[in-house]
Amino acid sequence: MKVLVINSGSSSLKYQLYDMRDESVLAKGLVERIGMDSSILNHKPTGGQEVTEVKEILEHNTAIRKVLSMLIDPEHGVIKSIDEIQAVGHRVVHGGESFKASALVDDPAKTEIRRLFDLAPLHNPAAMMGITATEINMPGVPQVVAFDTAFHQAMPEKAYLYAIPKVLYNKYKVRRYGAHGTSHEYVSQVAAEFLGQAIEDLKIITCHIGNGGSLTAVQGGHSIDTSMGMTPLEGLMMGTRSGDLDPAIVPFVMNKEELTVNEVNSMLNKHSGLLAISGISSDMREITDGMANGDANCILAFEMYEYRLRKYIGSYAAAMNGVDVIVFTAGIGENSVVVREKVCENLTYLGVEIDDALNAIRSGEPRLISTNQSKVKVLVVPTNEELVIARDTYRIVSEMK
Ligand SMILES: Nc1ncnc2c1ncn2[C@@H]1O[C@H](COP(=O)(O)OP(=O)(O)O)[C@@H](O)[C@H]1O
Ligand SMILES: CC(=O)OP(=O)(O)O
Ligand SMILES: [Mg+2]
Repeated sequence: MKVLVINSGSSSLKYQLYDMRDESVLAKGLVERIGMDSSILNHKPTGGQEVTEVKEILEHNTAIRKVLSMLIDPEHGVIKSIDEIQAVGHRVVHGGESFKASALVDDPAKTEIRRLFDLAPLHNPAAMMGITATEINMPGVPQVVAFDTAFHQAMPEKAYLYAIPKVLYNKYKVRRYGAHGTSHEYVSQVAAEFLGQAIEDLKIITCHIGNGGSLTAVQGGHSIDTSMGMTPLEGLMMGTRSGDLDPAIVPFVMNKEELTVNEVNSMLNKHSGLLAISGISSDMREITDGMANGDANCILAFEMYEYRLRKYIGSYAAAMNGVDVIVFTAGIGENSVVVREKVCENLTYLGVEIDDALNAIRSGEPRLISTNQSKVKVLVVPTNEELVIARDTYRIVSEMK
């Protein structure tokens, strides 16, 4: 079975086409700047020539159409006909309390994803656009949705409730949901397998740090706490998101600066984090380059980022009364030698000891970066959210038949 996996953002669409016989990736790509003046389609057929096209792509429907025509293109394509794609899997960030696992897309599922727009205004509408665009362009092909929140549905009440009037939970389901669950679950399982230990016996802290970032305390294979909240704004300092802050700052700033709800949301989600403190970039590569050149704002942005990340690791060690394994993953976790080094340098009280030579190795494979003496095993595990979505899609669609 060939499965197309789609990760729709508000102005982007990432895709990967899998052949599930051997889980190989036939092609992958990205459409960026959807709805803007010049959209970019970048397509990589496995073993073939990468292509980039700049064209006007005003909405997700057009983006999917372009992706499908690229997949069957005589020169750059990897399949002969769209009919070869037997299922489509979508990443959906918010599944609320309704979705504890991946699900087939049907009318009730779509209604529920729409109902959750309120809780994830930046994420769920984009996913819905991807689902609708797929329906239009590939009528009759079964679709599956995989939720970032599903893995975290196991959290106990004490971890997911906020200390605010209970009526807000009862009426609006205001609570912690977390995100990146597909990644936290995957890397914790790979870590246990890599170490040859049963996940049931392990206390693992997974650090998914990319442009967005979150930490999860995984105990016995279950998420018992995670740093993102009702929305993906809470927790760590991120590329453009503030992460934790005193909630009283929000009304204070709204009042002083006469900001609307949309404006303050945009400030905290798009104009904060590394970008706000460095003044130059949301990208960790540029922050560390700036730091190497002595840029004081980049140095501060890095220090704040690392300090806050380290405090979360400490708090999850406290939540689990210990930690056996720390896993780094996603864009920063997989690639930034210096972030891993600086975070671990100040975790010696937990028994963490990094091997500098192992930490410096670059590889796309799961790997150990701690010393033999280290009480806590520290691993880098490349995440693969798309593969998990492809596997769930394949399983759910196969069970239909
Ligand atoms: N070589 C690198 N060194 C340091 N940071 C990197 C490197 N490559 C990527 N990154 C960081 O990873 C981020 C992207 O991570 P990713 O997990 O792909 O994010 P997302 O899924 O949110 O798009 C970039 O914004 C950048 O900060
Ligand atoms: C939920 C979220 O923050 O996703 P991403 O890291 O892909 O932006
Ligand atoms: Mg991501």
